[in-house]
Amino acid sequence: MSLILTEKRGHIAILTLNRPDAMNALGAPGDGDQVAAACEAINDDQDIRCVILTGAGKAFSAGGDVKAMKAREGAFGGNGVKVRDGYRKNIHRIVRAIYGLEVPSIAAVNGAAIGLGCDVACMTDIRIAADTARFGVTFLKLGLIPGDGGAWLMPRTIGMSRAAELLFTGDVIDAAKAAEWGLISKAVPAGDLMGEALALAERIAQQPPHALRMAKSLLKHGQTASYDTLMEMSAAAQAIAHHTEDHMEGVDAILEKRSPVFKGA
Ligand SMILES: C/C=C/C(=O)SCCNC(=O)CCNC(=O)[C@H](O)C(C)(C)COP(=O)(O)OP(=O)(O)OC[C@H]1O[C@@H](n2cnc3c(N)ncnc32)[C@H](O)[C@@H]1OP(=O)(O)O
Repeated sequence: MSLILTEKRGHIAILTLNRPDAMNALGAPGDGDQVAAACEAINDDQDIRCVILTGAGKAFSAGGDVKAMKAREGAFGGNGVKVRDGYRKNIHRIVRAIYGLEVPSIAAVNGAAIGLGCDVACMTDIRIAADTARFGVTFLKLGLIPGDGGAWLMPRTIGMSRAAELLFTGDVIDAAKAAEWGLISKAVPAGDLMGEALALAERIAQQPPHALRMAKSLLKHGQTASYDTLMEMSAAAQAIAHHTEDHMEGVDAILEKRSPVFKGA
């Protein structure tokens, strides 16, 4: 069975982690390839303007597959290099692919998001969650380290003190606390989650597509680039935006006191 389902609704792509019997645990052979292929297809499709990532069943993702961890006990004969390379080629491909989405992404966190599952949610730009969702950075409980990018992204998302508290305690927090801490934008009644995510995605999808992708790129690179580098990148992106038909459509719409209709031109 495919780990990931892709559905296209107008300009919105919905990616669903689809391993509900295992709470959408990740890391089976080929998972990285599947997620990378799905995300690459979205990046290549200029018709897509926003992505929603969610989970099938009651969890968003329970993170790394603990049954597979048990099954491979001793399998590498103490060869840490093989484990490292496998990790890079599979689990890292999952998080890198989601982080590398070129259009705005929304995680609709429908249930537990634990360990790698929490990091996967954090790789999206905006997170909203069902009020029943739970979040945990529980790697240490398994004798593991936060190896999926969360050690980089979590402090940037919720600040160092809270990121450290989540990591060092392994506490699982509820959606209300996640919202209070800024891990998610908001918690909504579980039955409203997809409706809320779609409504948000629809609003984002009305933006001019080229400018939208460039704006996301600047926001992302702004996390690591120097101020001067980002200013140069911004000037170059603005020059491209100025030459789009959508720019003039936006200007005309303001002058004519009407809503713009952007065409991606
Ligand atoms: C490299 C990456 C590392 C990491 O990500 S470290 C973190 C690893 N993940 C975890 O430690 C989470 C473990 N799971 C849980 O804490 C709970 O589950 C949940 C909170 C996600 C959900 O709890 P509930 O609703 O009570 O479901 P349930 O009865 O515990 O689980 C239903 C079935 O799902 C399997 N399952 C749950 N999590 C995983 C997982 N991470 N890997 C593989 N299978 C998992 C269970 O074992 C069980 O299956 P069965 O019916 O056969 O007993």
